[in-house]
Amino acid sequence: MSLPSQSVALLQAARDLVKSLPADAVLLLTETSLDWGEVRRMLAGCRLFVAAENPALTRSLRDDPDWTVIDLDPEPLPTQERMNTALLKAVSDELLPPGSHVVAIYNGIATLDDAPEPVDSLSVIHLGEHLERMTSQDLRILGDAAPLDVLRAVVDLATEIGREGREGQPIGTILVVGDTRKVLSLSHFQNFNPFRGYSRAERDVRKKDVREQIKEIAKLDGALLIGRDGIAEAACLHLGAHGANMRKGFGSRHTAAAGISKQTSAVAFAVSQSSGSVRVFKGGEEVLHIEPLARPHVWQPFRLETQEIEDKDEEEDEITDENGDEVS
Ligand SMILES: Nc1ncnc2c1ncn2[C@@H]1O[C@H](COP(=O)(O)OP(=O)(O)OP(=O)(O)O)[C@@H](O)[C@H]1O
Repeated sequence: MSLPSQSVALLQAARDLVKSLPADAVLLLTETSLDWGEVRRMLAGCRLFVAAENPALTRSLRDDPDWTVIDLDPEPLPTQERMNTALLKAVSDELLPPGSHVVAIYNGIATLDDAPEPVDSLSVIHLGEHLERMTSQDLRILGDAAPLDVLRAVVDLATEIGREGREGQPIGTILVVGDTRKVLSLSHFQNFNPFRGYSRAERDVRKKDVREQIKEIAKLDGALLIGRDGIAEAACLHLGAHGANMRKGFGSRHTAAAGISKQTSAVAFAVSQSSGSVRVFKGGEEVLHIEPLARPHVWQPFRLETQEIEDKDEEEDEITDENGDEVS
């Protein structure tokens, strides 16, 4: 099986780009088999990734040290999103560092089985920018723990804490979102609850100035609890969480975050003090890993159904959960 002339031209262009930019890797996103030996010959010297839904397509490459295979779940997703997923996997599995440059070759125009050419497009992707876009879309993975605008605000808060720390000191913390009543029933306060006595408007994490205040509170030991409506309810919480199996290398903070997400329907964001990375747990499993990027997140891909948060929000002095019941 030799390569079609269009594929040859694209591979040559990819090889030239890797050399001249330079780029760190070539990603082939395809559901059509190629003459892999020929592809490797043409891209000699390049780091090679192949992403496909069909495992049969990449079987022969799995034990080949020249290739890294990324398995994609079979889902009817547009090419762009499949590429996002492949790159996010490569970064979260630490196969590529954030900030890498990747030349991607894929079928961007025709997706039919009998398309005349297996690949027809080439993109140069700068992974930092790309990741920022991916995290927004990937919030959907967190399901209905909270509305997307709340989750987006919490990701911003968590990544900012991980990236900036406070006054030059790295900070680690856990942000638990949703199922407030059950989380509180499994936890205890290590200190006074610093949110007590503040109105709902003053505790709404969708507001930037509130997030700035919460960064100060995140310095205190223990976890923060945020209702699914985006209202911060508690801090300095020791989560009485267990039952999660953690990978080696994670300590008590990540174990507690995984555990509380297993025992409740809350989502837990663990901000690592040592690395600044944010790992998001749902159902006891890590579902997202966000590296501390040098620049702020730019939320790009779709407009979320955010409500305007008005300063004249209902003011309440007592701390309530998402059902409006007093919790502390
Ligand atoms: N059950 C818990 N609830 C809330 N916070 C906890 C809990 N267990 C540990 N922590 C926090 O985690 C800190 C210890 O983190 P440790 O280094 O053991 O974990 P880690 O998972 O390796 O996290 P990091 O990457 O931030 O170091 C404690 O000082 C405490 O602030």
